[in-house]
Amino acid sequence: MSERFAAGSGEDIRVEREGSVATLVVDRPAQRNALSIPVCERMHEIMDGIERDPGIRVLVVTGTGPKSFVAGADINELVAYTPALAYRHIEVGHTLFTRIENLHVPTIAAVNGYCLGGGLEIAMACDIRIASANAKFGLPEMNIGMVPGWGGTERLQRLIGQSRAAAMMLTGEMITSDEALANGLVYRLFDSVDALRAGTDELAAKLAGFAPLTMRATKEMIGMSAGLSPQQVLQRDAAMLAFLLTTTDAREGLTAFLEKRPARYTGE
Ligand SMILES: CCCCCCCCCCCCC[C@H](O)CC(=O)SCCNC(=O)CCNC(=O)[C@H](O)C(C)(C)COP(=O)(O)OP(=O)(O)OC[C@H]1O[C@@H](n2cnc3c(N)ncnc32)[C@H](O)[C@@H]1OP(=O)(O)O
Repeated sequence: MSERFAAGSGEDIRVEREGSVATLVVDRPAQRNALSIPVCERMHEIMDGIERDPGIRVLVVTGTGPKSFVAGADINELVAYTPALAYRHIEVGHTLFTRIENLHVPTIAAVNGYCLGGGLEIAMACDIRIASANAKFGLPEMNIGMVPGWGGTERLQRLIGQSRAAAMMLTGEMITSDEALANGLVYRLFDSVDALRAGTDELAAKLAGFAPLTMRATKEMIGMSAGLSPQQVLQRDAAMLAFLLTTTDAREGLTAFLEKRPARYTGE
């Protein structure tokens, strides 16, 4: 089990690799892991490698504890507003979070502390959010005269509904991990950061063990449903199933069930 939550690597952002699981670790504890432009730009470079590596089947995003996952965009940069910097800041965040959202493998946000502003926005770009009990979630930009600028207004409404999302944004209040579990923002909650670490490893290993083509197809089906009519969704699902049934992995999965043995997927 890696010390992926450990602070002090000297780099503000690092990527760790364990088998087919890659983990992005934001490591700026003195700034509560705030996302600066250089950190976002480095994450783009890391994503270049992850997108091209067929050996990676799961991406985990987390921060070094013990207090913070990611406490938002770097306010020190926001206060140094210049049009050029601002445009670069908006662009680098939007494109980064969209890359994470559209990644061909499943993504897990392992939330081990404050998950605020841009931190909640990157967590919502992930497919699954799991958290330790100490985690707090919010879009607190209202408290500093700002607005969520990296897609959080839309993603939060989509995940927990307009009513609760509006209340969080208009009050700038944080919610607890229990509240985030109850409203569906978080899939699974762990008693401690250590338990979250173990739970992250277990969930990542499970997702990495599934058929890669099926995982990719399911992610695309989830992402593409918005904007399609019910009839188009049914046609899309039928076409995806028909394709998957021609793959070796689908035959392996079905046969393994009938033979009462674990499936061994090859990605073909
Ligand atoms: C098209 C062109 C026009 C574009 C215009 C717009 C351009 C800019 C676009 C950027 C898009 C950003 C989008 C994003 O949605 C916006 C944000 O994320 S804004 C930030 C939101 N987050 C917050 O408001 C949280 C702020 N932090 C806190 O509330 C608290 O720090 C905490 C997280 C609750 C932790 O509290 P404590 O444990 O008590 O710790 P401290 O408060 O003492 O903090 C310790 C230390 O960390 C520093 N720090 C904390 N958060 C940040 C941060 N987000 N950025 C920078 N630094 C942070 C804090 O200052 C302390 O530092 P120290 O004083 O010790 O030097």
